[in-house]
Amino acid sequence: MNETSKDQDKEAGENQTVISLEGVSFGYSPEHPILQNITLTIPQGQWVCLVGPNGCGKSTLVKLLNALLPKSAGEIVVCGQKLEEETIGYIRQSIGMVFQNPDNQFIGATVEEDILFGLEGLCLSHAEMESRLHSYTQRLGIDHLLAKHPGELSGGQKQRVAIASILAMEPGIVIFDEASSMLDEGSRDELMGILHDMRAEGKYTILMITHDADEILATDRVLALQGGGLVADVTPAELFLNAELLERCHLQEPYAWGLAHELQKRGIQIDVPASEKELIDTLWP
Ligand SMILES: Nc1ncnc2c1ncn2[C@@H]1O[C@H](COP(=O)(O)OP(=O)(O)OP(=O)(O)O)[C@@H](O)[C@H]1O
Repeated sequence: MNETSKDQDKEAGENQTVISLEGVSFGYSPEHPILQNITLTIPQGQWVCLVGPNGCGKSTLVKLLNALLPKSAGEIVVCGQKLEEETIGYIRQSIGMVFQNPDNQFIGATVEEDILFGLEGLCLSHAEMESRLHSYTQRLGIDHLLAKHPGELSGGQKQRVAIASILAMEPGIVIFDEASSMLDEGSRDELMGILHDMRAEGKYTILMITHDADEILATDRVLALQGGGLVADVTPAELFLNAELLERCHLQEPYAWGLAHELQKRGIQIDVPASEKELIDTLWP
């Protein structure tokens, strides 16, 4: 394949819808609907974040996508397959999920066992399993930890193992449900580095639930949930310029934005930066 047709394929792939919800509703009990009539589409390759106040149904929504919870109404299509009894297996293979607490994600007694356990369900050859084990642990910088027991790892290392286990299964969609919230600042930065690399690779669609303004700023698109419905579908910049929406979602503006606004008030001419790094690069000279 020549470069041009590869580029065209990549472009076509990027526009393809990989998640589609049409009129989706759900309640843990019929008297208390949590999500009502949610309609949205997400194209391949996009890094989307889902925001909203505590308890608005963000985790519930992502659990509907792979039938960890059963929708009560509407239609869900993932990677071209309508979510039904017969397609649950395929859809679960297409979506990987990384949760908040890395301790709850371990199944194996060692890092190696944990990653191989996930691969065993995929009917791969022994050689392919070994190859994926080594390639993804190297990529995430945890290949020296293969023989370690989960209890011997730091929070950040555990979260890397959880991500390696998911990526080794090669899903097209990866969901991070407040995956950084229990990590220290260094491990959070490392996690964001992994997410940036994943986006640059282009083969993943990322859906991230977060309350962190700096994390939101890194994404391509923000979906805001409130009161059971989708109340905004905006860029991160549009979100942070909308004081009313920030209030409704219980979010604050990113640190770099707050600082830039304070500097502007004091007469220093400075554009609102896209990241803390951009702010530092602007101020440094
Ligand atoms: N298993 C359950 N049974 C009954 N109610 C539940 C269950 N899980 C969640 N809920 C309720 O459903 C609502 C939505 O919960 P969910 O965890 O989806 O919210 P969230 O937006 O992800 O919240 P947070 O930002 O605090 O993580 C909440 O009111 C919660 O108490």
